Amino acid sequence: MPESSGKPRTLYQKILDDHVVLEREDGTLLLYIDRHLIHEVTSPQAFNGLDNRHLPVNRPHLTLATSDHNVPTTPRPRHVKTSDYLKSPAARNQVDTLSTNTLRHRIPYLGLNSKSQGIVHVIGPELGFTLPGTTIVCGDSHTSTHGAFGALAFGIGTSEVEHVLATQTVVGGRWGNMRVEVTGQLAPGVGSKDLMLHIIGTIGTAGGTGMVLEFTGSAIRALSMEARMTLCNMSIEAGARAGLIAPDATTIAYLKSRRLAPKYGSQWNEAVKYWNTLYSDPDAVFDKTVTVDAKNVVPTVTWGTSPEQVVPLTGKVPYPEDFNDPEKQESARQALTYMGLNSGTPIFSIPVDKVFIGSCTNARLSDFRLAARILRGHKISPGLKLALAVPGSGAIKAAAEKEGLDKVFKDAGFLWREAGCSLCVGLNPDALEPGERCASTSNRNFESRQGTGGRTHLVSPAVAAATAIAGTFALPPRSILGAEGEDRDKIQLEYEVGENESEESNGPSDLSGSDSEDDLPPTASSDPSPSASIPTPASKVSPFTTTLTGPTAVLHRSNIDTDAIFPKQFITTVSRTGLSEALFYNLRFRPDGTADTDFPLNQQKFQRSGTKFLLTTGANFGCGSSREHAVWAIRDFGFKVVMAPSFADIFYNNSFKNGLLLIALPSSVIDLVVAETEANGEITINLPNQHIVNHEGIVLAKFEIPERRKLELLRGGDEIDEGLRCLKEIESFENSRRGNGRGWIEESVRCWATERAERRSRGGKCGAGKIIGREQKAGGIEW
Ligand SMILES: CC(C)[C@H](C(=O)O)[C@@H](O)C(=O)O
Ligand code: SF4
Repeated sequence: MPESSGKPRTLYQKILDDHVVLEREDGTLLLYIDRHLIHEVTSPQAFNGLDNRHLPVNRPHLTLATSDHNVPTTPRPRHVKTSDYLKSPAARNQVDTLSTNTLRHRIPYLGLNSKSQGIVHVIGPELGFTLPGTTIVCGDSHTSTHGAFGALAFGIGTSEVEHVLATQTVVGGRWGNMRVEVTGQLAPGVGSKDLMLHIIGTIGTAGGTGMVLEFTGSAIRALSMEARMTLCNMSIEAGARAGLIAPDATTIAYLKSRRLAPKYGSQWNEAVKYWNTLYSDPDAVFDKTVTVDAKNVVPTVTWGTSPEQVVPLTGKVPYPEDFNDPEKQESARQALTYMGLNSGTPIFSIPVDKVFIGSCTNARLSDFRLAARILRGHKISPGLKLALAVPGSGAIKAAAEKEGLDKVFKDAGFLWREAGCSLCVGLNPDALEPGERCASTSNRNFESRQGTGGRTHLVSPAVAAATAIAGTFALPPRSILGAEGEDRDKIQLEYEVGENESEESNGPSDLSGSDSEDDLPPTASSDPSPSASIPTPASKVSPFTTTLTGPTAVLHRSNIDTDAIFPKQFITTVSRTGLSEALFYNLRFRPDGTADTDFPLNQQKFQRSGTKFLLTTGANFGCGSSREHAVWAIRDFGFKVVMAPSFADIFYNNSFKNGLLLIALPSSVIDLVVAETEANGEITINLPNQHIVNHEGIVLAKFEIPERRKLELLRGGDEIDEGLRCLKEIESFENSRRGNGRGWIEESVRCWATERAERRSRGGKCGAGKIIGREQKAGGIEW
């Protein structure tokens, strides 16, 4: 573990330094992971990879699983069977596969029958699984949420999920440091969602690329933990690898009574001592600083199909000419067409069809309290087709019901649902119909995100509630709202489990697990057999062919997100091959299933097998979701290289892990390649020389690529094998940490996880695990 050299460090650098197991000369790091969250969508292929190698999960108690993305949110009877509840066979297979995999590998699983099931980024903090100073990963881009606690938390692809399961580490490099300082205080009625939309509107969806954002300043300090989570959650929408807020008294108060936070013996004190060191040193150097004056932030809404396309609620739909950059003008034109909006239209006059209050951004208790204050005594507009309130977790749902919030929502005309991702992603039965317009508290307004052809406007819970009443976008009455920070601080402690509450507690945050069927092996009828039918995964990568020649498909778009590359309707697969049909499906095919002959990939030359390249003239290719499926589909379609002005970070990483070469090119070179393609059909890519060559063998341009990535591709290989060769070093890292007063990081979850695994493998009955729990409570056992 490298010691601090005494040089001032940012918070990110401190946490990173504390987790480096090994560092290669080229700067590649083997980074220890303290907490791993998994869900049904991005884990099946990773477990399959382990099975193919006959590997166990290295540290099962450090992983926590839940099903959230494709579960329905309609009333869920107690002891529900997935076969009765999940009508889609593919979704059912994913949920059952997760249940089986977690059972086999003794990983704690909060399944559909657990009171604590919920969205993965909601339950982690709620349980105290998320702790300051830890590293947290999940095969999900909104892992950035957990940074609100001062944890280094980031989304990873499925290949990395496999790596974490096998070794409890990831391979990576160092990222840049960007400070977002928010001075002053937010005005009453302006929340952290408005603030984050404002920040993304300012720095853009690629503004944080390659960076960890640290939010600082008086307005941030005043925010509650729930508001901070909303902010960090959407760091990924600003393109950042992670978001961070230094822990303080608010953080510590939130954690004090959480079930999985350290509490035995001196653990809590040791932990707090460490957490108090977690801040950026006064002289630490940031690569970039952006300052936002909180008083300039107003209730904000997105008008387009990218989270950076924002406008004040009191504003109007912009004209493409309002933007200076031609690329942004073109994006605006495309977005206006998709959204069915005319420039100059006042936002307040736009009618909506549906309102959604939910998602890992805004489905916490304080969000529902805020919305309920606006809805109380009102009815939703008769013009609305649907208003949906979906709590982020079972615990939040129970707490809200305990204080009668569900009644307020139902009386107003909302549907009050079970926990899950719901309409955020349209991966489950909650979806928009083509053309429907939705005011949504979620985080992504990409084309077809909430349902094919659906139109999403991102808003805060307060605006969503006011809009539901008005039927058009509306501002909540200021008289009802307080400043978000103060308000939420009071709120959040009320539904926590008391510090001394027993494992058997039945409170809303009772996380002791249930005797539920879902925590048991799936029934024979659902036959999840995780590995049997899945083709061998490609976690071993063949060396890249040094020189490749082929045609290039050109797309004139920017901010192409992974939802567009690999649409949601295909993501219920448990395979990593055979995905070429899904590639750009909503752009390649019309609603009736016929091919759109204008879309470049539908040209004959791209239908043939053989080498081909993909190029986009717009920047930030691959932004959004961490789904590695996007890369698998590009590869399956036959593309060997993707060229663009820039790429989003998770996509970049996922691509190289699968042997797909990404080349970032300046616009002038992009233009040369497009011209060559149009004139002569083909280009040649020479990786060792880093050359793009025309049909006569003349070098058109030299491209840049990080040396480490180039070598990785040319060598091919097997990162997991390499990780496994470091198991000794990983173990000695763990031992040294136990010895230096950080044993609580592991111990605080070990007992609970072991007990659950024990109980589950015994078919729901409590056994030795209970004893382990008691002994540790008495401080009598050394782990
Ligand atoms: C399915 C998952 C990979 C995805 C993500 O990475 O974000 C999802 O949660 C989303 O919001 O699109
Ligand atoms: S962004 Fe939406 S789909 Fe993704 S984890 Fe959050 S709630 Fe689920």
